[in-house]
Amino acid sequence: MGWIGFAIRITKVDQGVYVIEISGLRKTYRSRTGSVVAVDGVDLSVGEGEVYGVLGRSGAGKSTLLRCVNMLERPDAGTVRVGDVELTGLTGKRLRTARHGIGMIHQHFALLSSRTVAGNVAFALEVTGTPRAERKARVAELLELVGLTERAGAYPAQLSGGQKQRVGIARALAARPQVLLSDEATSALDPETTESILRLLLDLNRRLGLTILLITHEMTVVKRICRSVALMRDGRFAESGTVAELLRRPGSELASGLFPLGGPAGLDGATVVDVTVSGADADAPIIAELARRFDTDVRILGGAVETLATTRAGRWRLALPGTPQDNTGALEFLRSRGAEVEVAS
Ligand SMILES: Nc1ncnc2c1ncn2[C@@H]1O[C@H](COP(=O)(O)OP(=O)(O)OP(=O)(O)O)[C@@H](O)[C@H]1O
Repeated sequence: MGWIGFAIRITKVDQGVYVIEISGLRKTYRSRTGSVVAVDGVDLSVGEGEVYGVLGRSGAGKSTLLRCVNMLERPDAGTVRVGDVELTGLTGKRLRTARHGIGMIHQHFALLSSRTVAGNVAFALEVTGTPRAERKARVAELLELVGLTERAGAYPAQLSGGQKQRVGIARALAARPQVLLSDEATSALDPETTESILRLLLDLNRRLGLTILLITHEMTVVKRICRSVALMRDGRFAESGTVAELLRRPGSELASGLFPLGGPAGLDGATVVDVTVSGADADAPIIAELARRFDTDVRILGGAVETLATTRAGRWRLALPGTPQDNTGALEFLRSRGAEVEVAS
């Protein structure tokens, strides 16, 4: 299938190609009872074809941030660029046209109850001015893409939550956007359905090169599909980076949430170290090699090897007999094997 069309052109920047660039974003809600700073100076760069998650508790400012990306909320300050379009400067028809290049899916699906599945998807094509003659084929193509061909004639009330979200996804992709914004898209779904929707999103990301910016309060969503993640708290990003970077960042709160280590942080007569490896190194037998080379009775106190979205990673908490000084050579060996090593005690 040709996935061209509503092309958002991409601007090349120093570190790579960013499809979404947000800089110094601020949004304050004012009411008679006072004001709330919902987004308090956020910078965010989302690369082409990336799945980027913004994680945070209720009230952290995630929805406001996401709604500022397509100007459903107007920021008070800062800039938002999607492709090569600076959205903060747009109003009226130009803004509506720019929005066609940005799909959005919602927690409660936001479907038209009086229209069938096909009718809901067709509606998005009507709005973007697709000629009637092209609509039918395009609707069929979109329903196939999300696995709903058989339910084209059903009404939203006759669908499961997962099917409703599939309609939402088909509708969001109608104008062939390069960017998909996901507002807690799986929060109303059970774990199994969540998994099938996340699999679909990952598949669309890979097959279409779709860039996805999602907000969620669920670590499992980040773990399952995000290459990069930011932790949002009180309107700001407390931490951000790729999952691979975060796992190797000492003391990272996101890393401990994504991949908890477990095991005691201290042990009498032993040096306790946290070891993180990612990529191909994750499956190398470095612990066996360490034990052999240094003839040490290394103990594994906690940890595992896991695949987090696209990142293969191994994290272990190890106990090595003796003091950190006694183990200088062993720790150097681990580092020489590409491991991030943090001495816990
Ligand atoms: N339209 C609004 N008017 C006034 N205050 C608002 C409005 N929308 C959000 N807020 C406030 O802004 C802050 C951030 O809200 P926001 O919905 O962006 O957070 P969130 O992280 O998405 O949380 P949730 O998941 O609960 O929606 C909160 O204190 C919220 O009460």
